Amino acid sequence: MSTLNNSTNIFWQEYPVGKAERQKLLNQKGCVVWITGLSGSGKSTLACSLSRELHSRGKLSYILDGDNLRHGLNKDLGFKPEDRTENIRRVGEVAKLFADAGLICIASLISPYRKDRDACRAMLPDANFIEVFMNMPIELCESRDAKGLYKLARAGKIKGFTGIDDPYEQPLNCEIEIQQSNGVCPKPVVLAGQVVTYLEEKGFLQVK
Ligand SMILES: Nc1ncnc2c1ncn2[C@@H]1O[C@H](COP(=O)(O)OS(=O)(=O)O)[C@@H](OP(=O)(O)O)[C@H]1O
Ligand SMILES: Nc1ncnc2c1ncn2[C@@H]1O[C@H](COP(=O)(O)OP(=O)(O)O)[C@@H](O)[C@H]1O
Repeated sequence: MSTLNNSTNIFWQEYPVGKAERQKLLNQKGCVVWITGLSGSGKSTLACSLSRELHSRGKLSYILDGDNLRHGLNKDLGFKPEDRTENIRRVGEVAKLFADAGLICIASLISPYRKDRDACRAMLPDANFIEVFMNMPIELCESRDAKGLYKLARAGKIKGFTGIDDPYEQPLNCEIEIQQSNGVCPKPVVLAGQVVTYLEEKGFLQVK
């Protein structure tokens, strides 16, 4: 068997400027806000609102959105379980780089399998991985059906659709859980505020 593709005889190159110095420059701490949930649960909307809110406070963030990355970095991947696992692994690695750069990296992917999310968490110091669970009922997501995908999945025209005929494994120990309140989903700006408050309280938005 060929070993041409194996990474052997490789070494770690140290860089002259480190994470601590970059964080000081930016006056913020690099971390990953990982938003997980069903299609239509509001992941991208929260990611955008959070990014806007952080920007208005002078904080540098960057969104990694599943749909968008599948146009480039992950264009070779589909939705089979092993493809989703590789999708999440790659985005976890990229998110780790952004966090190392000192940014608040907002990853917004269905990321349906617990082991894949936990593997991303394990790539970072635990406190720097903030898992946000969009815990919206599938009935709400399906009623939104912004892209018409639930309709196609129900008609059997998309196979392996998350929540229909592919599983979504809820987080067991997420840092933030977003839910409806009295049957109503809070406005995106309110949800973004909830995450910003968490980041503030945990000291990510300044370097002392
Ligand atoms: N089979 C199937 N299951 C789920 N989603 C599907 C599927 N096929 C296409 N789509 C569209 O792909 C978007 C999800 O991509 P992700 O990279 O976030 O998925 S995953 O984390 O690898 O499961 C998802 O985007 P969101 O609606 O923003 O979640 C859909 O638009
Ligand atoms: N907090 C919210 N309140 C009301 N509607 C929302 C909220 N968040 C998202 N939506 C709507 O739900 C639909 C799906 O949101 P989206 O962010 O694309 O979900 P996802 O990225 O999880 O697929 C969109 O039409 C969006 O406008």
